[in-house]
Amino acid sequence: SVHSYWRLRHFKGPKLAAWTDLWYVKLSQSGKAHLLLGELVDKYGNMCRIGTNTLLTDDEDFIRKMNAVRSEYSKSEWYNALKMDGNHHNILSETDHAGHIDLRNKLVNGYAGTNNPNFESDVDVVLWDVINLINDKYISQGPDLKPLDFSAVMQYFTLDVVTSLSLGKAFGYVRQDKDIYNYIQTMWENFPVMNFMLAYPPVVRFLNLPAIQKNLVPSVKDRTGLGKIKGVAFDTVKQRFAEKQSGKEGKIDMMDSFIKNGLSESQIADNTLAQLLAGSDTTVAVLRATFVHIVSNPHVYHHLQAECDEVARTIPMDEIIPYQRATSMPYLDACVKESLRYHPAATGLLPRVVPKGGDYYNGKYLPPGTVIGLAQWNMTRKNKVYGEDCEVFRPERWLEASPEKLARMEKSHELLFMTGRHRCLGERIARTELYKMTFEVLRRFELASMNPLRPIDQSVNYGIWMQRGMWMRVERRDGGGK
Ligand code: HEM
Repeated sequence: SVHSYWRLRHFKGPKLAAWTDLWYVKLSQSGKAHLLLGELVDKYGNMCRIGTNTLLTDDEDFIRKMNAVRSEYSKSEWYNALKMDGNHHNILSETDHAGHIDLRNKLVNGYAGTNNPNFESDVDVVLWDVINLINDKYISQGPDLKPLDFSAVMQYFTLDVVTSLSLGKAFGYVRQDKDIYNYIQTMWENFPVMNFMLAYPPVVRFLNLPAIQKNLVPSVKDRTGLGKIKGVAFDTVKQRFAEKQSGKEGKIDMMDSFIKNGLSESQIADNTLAQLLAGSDTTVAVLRATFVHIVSNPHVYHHLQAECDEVARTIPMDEIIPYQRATSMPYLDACVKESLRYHPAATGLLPRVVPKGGDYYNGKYLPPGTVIGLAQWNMTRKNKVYGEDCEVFRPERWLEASPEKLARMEKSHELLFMTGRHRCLGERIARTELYKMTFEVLRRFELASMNPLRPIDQSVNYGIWMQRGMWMRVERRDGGGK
């Protein structure tokens, strides 16, 4: 309407965006919204208009301000599309300020080391499953080719880590070497739909009507997909509650902490589902990016492998590198940081709402209720922060930078996991997976892309990456690390 056009007329953007949200819906369905949004910021400035009531920014200070602990900005109704239960919100979908704080307070201890002492060894168990799987099924020798879909194995790994940590037992994706309960397939089918709902909140408003939502959210009665996973999660949680009630002291882990902090059975099961989305689909995209860029950059490969071999002299082949040791390896550290930067995992809008009373951006008025989204892709590609060559994958930038420049890069990098009261709860888990997996694979195996012209068959972006078909030829490095 003229009214909505007028409210934000002082922010530049594509003309149509001021009058209709449908053009943004189209953009969001393109599978490359991360790039297209970036182009808009380049063209119209770092607070530009992308919808009748929506702005887009890559301004780091402003993003920090919106997410600060005492900020009055809230999450927009965009997040409602991430609701997975008709009765209550999970940590991702909760938009109510007080509700979010309450839920976060109940969850946060479960992610902290003190409440979850076995966390690193639980990750190691799944990492051993990956090493054993590759050794048993996917070692090529001469003409005897055993193609490995690295993208699938990495996804099995991140799914097993999340289920192992949150439910006390991995679902067994790696061991079975298959898409149990069709989670991955379901995500391929559902993500475009979820992405449409994210882009067009009126649909979610309609779908949130109780009678409709009841039939749409994943049901524990489903035989496959998210509903089935929710059902399994529900049964596991139920069993743990029963054990607790009968006085049996179980494992001290994430679920134990969630129970102690007052989460109900269905809240735990529901948040496990949210964690799969927040924790496995994100981390796997960075793992894939790490290996694609190592394999296609010989100097990176040689340098990193040499560093891994040097460190591996002190870590027997029947052990997994401790996390602290892995983070002290300078080149490995640089490679992980560069992958996180070069291929950001969470590129959705993650929009916030301007609070009552409005706000100002560089002297321009932001009316209350205005929605402001993030252009994450651009935030990781700023010449002024990362250098003129920020469009290439070059871990050395993290080692060469002056202390001032490095501090600036680190500050920007922090935003990949968000800051303040929305800071990622699983960052330590993700980092543990990234450092350990990279070290252990490189010291044990030699990797070559089977299709260097197209290292990943399909890679589309819906805020989360959907990728499949990363075919590798793998050889065992018998001398490696000994
Ligand atoms: C490379 C991997 C990861 C990246 C880049 C990442 C990034 C992010 C970002 C940007 C947010 C803020 C979302 C928002 O503003 O609404 C977030 C939130 C969150 N992440 Fe992660 N994440 C990663 C891995 C994980 C893992 C492994 C877990 C758990 C197993 C996890 C659990 C969460 C949770 C529960 C939240 C919600 C926090 C809240 O709203 O209070 N993440 N993550």
